[in-house]
Amino acid sequence: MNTKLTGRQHCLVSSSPLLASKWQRLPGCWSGPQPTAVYISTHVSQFAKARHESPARTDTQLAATAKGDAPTSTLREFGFAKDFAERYDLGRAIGSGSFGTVHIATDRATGQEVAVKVITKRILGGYLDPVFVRRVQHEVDIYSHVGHSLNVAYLYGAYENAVHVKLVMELCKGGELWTRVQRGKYCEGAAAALVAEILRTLAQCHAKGIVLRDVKPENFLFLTPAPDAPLKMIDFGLATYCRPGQVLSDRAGSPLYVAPEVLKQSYGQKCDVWSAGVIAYQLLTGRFPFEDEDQGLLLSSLDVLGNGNGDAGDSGTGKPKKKAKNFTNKEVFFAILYGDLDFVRPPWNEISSLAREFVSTLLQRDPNVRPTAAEALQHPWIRQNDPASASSASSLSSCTASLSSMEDISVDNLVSMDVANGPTGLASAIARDVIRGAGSSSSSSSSKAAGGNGSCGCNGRGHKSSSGGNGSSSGSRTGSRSLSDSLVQRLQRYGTYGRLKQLALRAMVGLLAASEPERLSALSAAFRQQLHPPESPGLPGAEGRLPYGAVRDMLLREWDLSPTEAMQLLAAFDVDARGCVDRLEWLAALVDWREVQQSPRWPSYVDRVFDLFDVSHSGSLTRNNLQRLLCSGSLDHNPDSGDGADLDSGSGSDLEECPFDDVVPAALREADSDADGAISRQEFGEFLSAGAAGDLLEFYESRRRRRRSQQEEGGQQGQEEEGRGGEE
Ligand SMILES: Nc1ncnc2c1ncn2[C@@H]1O[C@H](COP(=O)(O)OP(=O)(O)OP(=O)(O)O)[C@@H](O)[C@H]1O
Repeated sequence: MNTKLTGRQHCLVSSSPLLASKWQRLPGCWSGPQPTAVYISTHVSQFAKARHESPARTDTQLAATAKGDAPTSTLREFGFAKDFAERYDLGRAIGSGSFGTVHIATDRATGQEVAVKVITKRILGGYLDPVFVRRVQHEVDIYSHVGHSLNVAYLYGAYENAVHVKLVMELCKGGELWTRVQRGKYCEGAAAALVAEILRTLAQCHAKGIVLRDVKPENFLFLTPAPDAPLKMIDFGLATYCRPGQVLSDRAGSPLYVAPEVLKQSYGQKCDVWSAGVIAYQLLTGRFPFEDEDQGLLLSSLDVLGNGNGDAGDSGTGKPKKKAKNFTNKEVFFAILYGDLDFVRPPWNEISSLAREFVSTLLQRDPNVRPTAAEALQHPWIRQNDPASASSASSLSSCTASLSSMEDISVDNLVSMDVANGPTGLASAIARDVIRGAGSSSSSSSSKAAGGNGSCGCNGRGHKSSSGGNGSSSGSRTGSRSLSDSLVQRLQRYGTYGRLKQLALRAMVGLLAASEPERLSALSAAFRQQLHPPESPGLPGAEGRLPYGAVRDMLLREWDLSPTEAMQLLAAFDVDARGCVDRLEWLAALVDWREVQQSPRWPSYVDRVFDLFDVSHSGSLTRNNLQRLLCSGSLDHNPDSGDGADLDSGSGSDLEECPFDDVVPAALREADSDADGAISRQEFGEFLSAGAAGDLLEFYESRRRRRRSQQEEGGQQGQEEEGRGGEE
C-alpha cells in the first residue's frame, strides 16, 4: 500500500511478520478524530513479557497470548474514576489525533484550565478490545511514571464512563514544536537548546526502561506562547518498557521519524535518539534529511507538507514555491534505510561543523555506534549551547563520583546557614546558593556555537534556560551542584520513581534517621525550622509536615515554575491530601540515594524495609500485601525510626478508600521481574537499586531562577555581589 505522506505524521504500528515488507496503514491512524486501536501486537513470545505489558489480563489469557493465540479480554472497564462530569466542564476541541480528540476543560472547583484527551472505548463482543486496553494502560502508566518531570505534560487523572476514557492533562498553550518547525529553521543556539530538552526527556525515560517510539515534533508542545517557553512531551501511546540491551521487534512509530532498525524489526532505546536526530536536522534546515534515490529529491518540508500547506515550503530559504511532491511510505522507508543523508546543500554551508557532526552522529544507521541520549547530551554542540548543560558542567561522567561529596557539603552548609540565619528555615536555606564552589570546576564555556547563532534568521526562540535564564546562563558560572540548584531536579526525579519505590525510600529515611542520623540531620533541622512559620503557627496536624502552601510559595518564588508545575512537583508529597507536605517523603526526595547505596549498610536497609512491607511474613510482597501496605498507613509506625514523633499515621486504614488502588498493579509490574505475581526479596533489592546509577539529576531541568535577573528586577545589586561571591 502506498500511502501518501501529505501532512503531519501519525503513528503506525505493526508487529505482524506478514507485514514485514511494508507497513500497514491502520484505519483511522492517519487522520480524523475517530479513535481507533493502532497498536497491533502479536509479538508476545514469553509469558513474562505478556504479564509485564498486560497486567490486567489473567494468567490464562497471558499464557494464550504467549502461545500466539488471539488475545481476549474480560474487561468491561479500566477502573478509572467516574466523576469527570462532576469535576470538569468540557469545552471546545483543540486538537485531534488517531487515538482521540483533545479538548479544553475547566476544573469546576478551582477554575483551572486543563487539556482532556477524549478516547472512545473500543468494544469487541461486549468487552474492551484487549489491544485498546493495552494502549490506554500503557499511556496512563507511563504518563504517571514520567509525568512528574517538567519535560512532560502532567497527567492529573484518568476517568471513564460507558463510552469514553478521558485523560486530564496539563494544558499546553504554546502550540506544537511542529508548528514552529514549519515556520523555518532555527538558529543554532535555539535549536541546540530545544534538542537538549528533547534529549533530556529521552534520557529520563530510558533510565527508567521506557522507550518512546514516537519522538516527533508533533508530540512536543510549548507550555506557553513565549519564545522560551518550556517544552513538554505529550502522547505516550506507543511508549513501552524496554531496558538497555533488550530487543524489540514491533514496528511502531511515525514514518518520517522512524529509525532504520525499527524498520528492520530489531531495536532498542536508541531508536528514539535517531528520531531526535531527525528533529535536530529539521530545526537547523527546515527539511528532512533523506534523499529519495529514485527521484534524486530531498524530502523537504515542502515535499511532505506541500498539500494545503503552502506556507511551509519556503521556510527560511526565500526560494519560490515548488510544486509539492508527495512521497509514499515505501519511498520514505527506502530513503531511511539506504538513502544518502544530505549535509551539503544550503543551509549546511552556514551551519557550524560541530552542529553537522552532532546531527550526523545521531543519524548513524547502526544503533551500536549511535550515542545514547545521555551521551548525546554530552556532545560539545549541546554543551556549548544549552544553558542547563553549561550549568552542570561538572560533566555527567564525573558526576557520579563527585555528587556525594558535594552533597555532604550541601548538607553541612544548610545547617550552618540555618543556625546563622535563625528561623528562616528550609526555604531560605535552599534558596541561597549555600555551596561555595564545592567540587566546582567552574565552567565558562561559551554560550555560542561555532557558526554563530546571530545571523541565521532565528525562529524567535532564544536560549530557553532551564535554569531560568534567558540568555547567557548563571549556570555557566556555576560549576557546583548545590542542593539549591538541584532541588527541583531532585523533586522531579523522586516524583518519577513510582509509588512503591517512593514509599520504600520514605521508610528507609526512618532507618537512616535511627542508624546514621548525620546523613539527615541538616535536612531535618532545616525542615523543623520551616515547620512553624509565623503565618500558620497552629496548623492542624502540622507536626512533621510542611504546610503545602508555604512550600509551593517557596518554589514559585525561587524557581522558574508555573503554579501548575509547582503543584505537579508537590503532588507526591501530600500523601494524605491534608494540605501538608510529608516530611519523611520530602527528605527521601532530597537524600542522595546513590551515596547510601554505596554504603555497606545498604543491603541491610533493603532487608529491613522488605520486612517492614512484608507484614504477613510470607517472604514476598503480593498484590494484597501491597494493597494493604499502601492503604493502611502501616508505614507510619516504623518502630526503627528515630523520628517517631514525625511518623504520625495520618492516612486512614479503610482499604475501600485506598487512594493507591491503581498503583498496586503498576508497582507489581515494575518490580516483579519474573512475573509470578509477587515481589521476592531479591526482586525488591534489584528494584530499589535499579536505575539509580543511570537516572542522573542532569536529565531534569533545574529551573533555578537566575539570580542576576531577579536582583536586577529588585534592584538589589549589593546582594548579588554577596551571593555570587562564592560561586566564582
Ligand atoms: N496537553 C495538551 N495541551 C494542549 N494541546 C494538546 C495536549 N495534548 C494534546 N494536545 C493537542 O491534541 C493533539 C492530539 O493529541 P495526541 O497526539 O495526544 O493524540 P493522539 O490521538 O494520541 O495522536 P497520535 O495520532 O499521534 O497517536 C495534539 O497534536 C495537540 O495539538
